[in-house]
Amino acid sequence: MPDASPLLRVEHLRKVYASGRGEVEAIGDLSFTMMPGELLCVVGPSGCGKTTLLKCLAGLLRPTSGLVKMEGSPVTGPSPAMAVVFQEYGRSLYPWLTVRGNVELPLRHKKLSRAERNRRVADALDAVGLPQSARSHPWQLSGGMQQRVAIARAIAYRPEVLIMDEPFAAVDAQTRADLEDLVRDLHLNRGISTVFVTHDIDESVYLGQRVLVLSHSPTRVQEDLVIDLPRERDQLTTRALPRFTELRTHVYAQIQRAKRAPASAPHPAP
Ligand SMILES: Nc1ncnc2c1ncn2[C@@H]1O[C@H](COP(=O)(O)OP(=O)(O)OP(=O)(O)O)[C@@H](O)[C@H]1O
Repeated sequence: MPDASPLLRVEHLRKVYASGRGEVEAIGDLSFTMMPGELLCVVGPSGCGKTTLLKCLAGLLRPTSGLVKMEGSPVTGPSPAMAVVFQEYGRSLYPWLTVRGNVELPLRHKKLSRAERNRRVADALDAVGLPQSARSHPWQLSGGMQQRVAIARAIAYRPEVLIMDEPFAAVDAQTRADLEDLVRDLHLNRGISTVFVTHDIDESVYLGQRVLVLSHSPTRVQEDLVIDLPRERDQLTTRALPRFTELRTHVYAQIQRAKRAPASAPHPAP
């Protein structure tokens, strides 16, 4: 019997920032669950609270009210069960460390033997297609390769949930397509549970098993859409499917609605 308990449960999450200009209610009332092994994409209008949500998920930000639960336990601080990959790969890697050193760094906080650390680093670099680059420094690599190193560092840590915040926004289109396929591959072949935030509607539909469309700020779930595309996807045939076009058109329309009004009953799924 597969495990039917959610891995991640977000219950009535609300986040209000206190700023010099008064209070900013970034997240209004947000609830959703994620099952183990899922790849969940999050999209929404610009400034709707996506990064705020991710920071609350990862325990980097304390919600004003509501709860994030990881395997049933409330997340109350930076969670060792989660690894985050940000857009700014340039700033997230240490230039004075080799690729190997960067990937190994967080493992030093785990009680692992040197042999196990070596094994995990080699395995992670293999998974992202960079087994030959272990001794290079980040600045010797292209932007796309640097982002692969950041992903390798996250998966070497073996998090319960991989959180990605617009990770491919700063790379060119071809590199982006390759990195999207890497995320699909990690999901299919390693069962890594992933929350992937993106501005790109096509990317959310191509990658996700589900797409969570957020309303404008103070954000709520505008729609929780199941992406019923084939499990095996590729950039050419999947994006050419009529169903792909239907789904991306639907998500686009939902975001347009989300920009105009607070969360309302979604249009029926296409
Ligand atoms: N530290 C802060 N103090 C005050 N307000 C903040 C703070 N961080 C974010 N906000 C506000 O909260 C709202 C949501 O911001 P957030 O960065 O989470 O949105 P986002 O969807 O990730 O944005 P983007 O689409 O630009 O990536 C915005 O109105 C933003 O101005």
